[in-house]
Amino acid sequence: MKTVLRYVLTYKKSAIIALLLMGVELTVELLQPMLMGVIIDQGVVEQDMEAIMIWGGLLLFLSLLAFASGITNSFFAANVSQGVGHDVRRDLFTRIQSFTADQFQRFATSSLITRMTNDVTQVQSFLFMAMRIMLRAPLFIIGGLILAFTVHAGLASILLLAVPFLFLFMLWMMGKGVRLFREVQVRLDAVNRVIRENLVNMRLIKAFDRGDYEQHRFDEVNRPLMDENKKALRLLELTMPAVMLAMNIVLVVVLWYGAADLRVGDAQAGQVVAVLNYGTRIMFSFSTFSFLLMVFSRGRASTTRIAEVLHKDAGEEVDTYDEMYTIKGDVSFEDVSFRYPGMNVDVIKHLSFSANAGETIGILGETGSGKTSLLQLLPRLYSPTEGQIRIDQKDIHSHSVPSLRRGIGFVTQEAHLFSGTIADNIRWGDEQADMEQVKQAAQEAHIHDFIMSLPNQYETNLGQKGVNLSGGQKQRLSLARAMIKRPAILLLDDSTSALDAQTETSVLHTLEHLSCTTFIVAQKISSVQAADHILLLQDSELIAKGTHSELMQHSDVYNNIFQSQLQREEVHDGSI
Ligand SMILES: Nc1ncnc2c1ncn2[C@@H]1O[C@H](COP(=O)(O)OP(=O)(O)OP(=O)(O)O)[C@@H](O)[C@H]1O
Repeated sequence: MKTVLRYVLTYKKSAIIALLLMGVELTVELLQPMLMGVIIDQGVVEQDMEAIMIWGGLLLFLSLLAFASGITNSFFAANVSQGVGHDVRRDLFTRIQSFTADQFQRFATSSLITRMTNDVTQVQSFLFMAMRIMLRAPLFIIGGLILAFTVHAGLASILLLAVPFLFLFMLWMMGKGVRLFREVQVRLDAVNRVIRENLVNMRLIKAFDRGDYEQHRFDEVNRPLMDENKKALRLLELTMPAVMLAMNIVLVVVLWYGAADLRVGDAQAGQVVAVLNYGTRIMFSFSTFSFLLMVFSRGRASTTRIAEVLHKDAGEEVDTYDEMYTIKGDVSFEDVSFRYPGMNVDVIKHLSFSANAGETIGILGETGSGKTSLLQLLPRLYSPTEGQIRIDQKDIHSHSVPSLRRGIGFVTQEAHLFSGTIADNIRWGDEQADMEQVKQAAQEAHIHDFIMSLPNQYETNLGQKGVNLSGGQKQRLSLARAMIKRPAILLLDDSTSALDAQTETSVLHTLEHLSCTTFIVAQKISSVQAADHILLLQDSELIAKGTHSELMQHSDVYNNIFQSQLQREEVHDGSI
């Protein structure tokens, strides 16, 4: 809860006004039974019309005041809860942007989405209720008891006997509620995960005709959500009748003793009515409490989940370098080993090589040999477990992450595009770029002609309600996005795999003329044949390095790969 309260401080003015207005409503509520008692005793019993008019007028005025306060309170409470919701969502988003790869692995994407949406909504409802009625219920119980005592101590002490039991019962329910609602949110994560996977992979599911299987998988997460929700609600449904029963018994006892006191003259009718009125309202406050309990339990569970994301790890790497350095592109790996956090095997073992700025490095190797992992070390998505990576002769950790990443262009294995126009997607690499630069990057990635063939050309919308691109078109658009950055180091992770041979040759030819240090991860030797250095990986180790002709002379493995790929191409071309 501390996390949320910190956010409320930003809106403390609105929060204080809301609480003060709630105080006005509470005061009126507390005075009403007393005034009614006075009207009965001084007006009705004494048949004094003037007293009825005066006290009745005051009661009406106070009721109107409470009504106006209630409306204004809602306005300020909404201001605080919506403001806090906005700020929490903003900070969660910012925090997630700065997540390390390790932290991403710790939280499932679906869980992060639930935390940013549903959990924030729960906190908003809780805050709104807190400022609207939450404090009113317990304060009314306390204030109501005190005033009932001033009216008639004997009858009020009957009320007092029941209240501590009900309070303890409520506290116990609250503890149980928080646990149950936390479980509900976890189940909601699972439902969101399956929905997300289904929406993303809809075509695959249809192609494999796995609709029934996925339906079954969805039912398997949807049912536990319902069950868990029912369990939590059942607990809360039990609260209201339990409270009602307890308080009704108390009211009967008050009536019993009240009637006896009336008979012997120890109490006036107005006093009995006032204490009964306080008793009824205290009971109502307890039942309101049971509803608030649900909101509080959910809010509390959600706050914990939000705090987990916002919380900064003690051992987290904090960048202390503020200066922006423009990277030139010299790269060297010195005996670098790397394993993923929490794993016990190295996926890169004692790797050493160096390349000068502007050179091209081809990386070949069987699947799972560590090619992608190697590329990810350069923008510091991960850090080496052993050894040292140097950029421009300086340890990679002595460059600030922003200056490092500003100087690196990355085309990932899977081409990801964003909703928006084609121009937006290319400009995503450099938001300052003008239309000429966008077009130039598209030309370098050999996608310009295709874009010009579309009816809306660069303003064509992608994704939902827009066009869908082929795998090769997506790859080239991702390439243009990386190129527009004019990076000093360009990382291409199997980024030409979906291109036809002719287009790939044209793209590779363009890359040769770029002045950046280019890392090309590829499956085919032909994609890296012209590289200044070729690294051949096997089982996480560098087994050979050199130019194409050097490797042809010295590496049997390279030779074998070359021969087998050559044969495959010949069969493909129909030459044998
Ligand atoms: N996030 C991760 N956490 C743990 N292990 C991982 C992670 N990503 C990859 N690995 C493991 O690291 C090893 C190297 O993976 P990597 O993706 O670098 O291989 P690759 O050579 O790029 O393969 P491919 O050619 O199939 O893309 C694999 O055994 C893989 O299972």
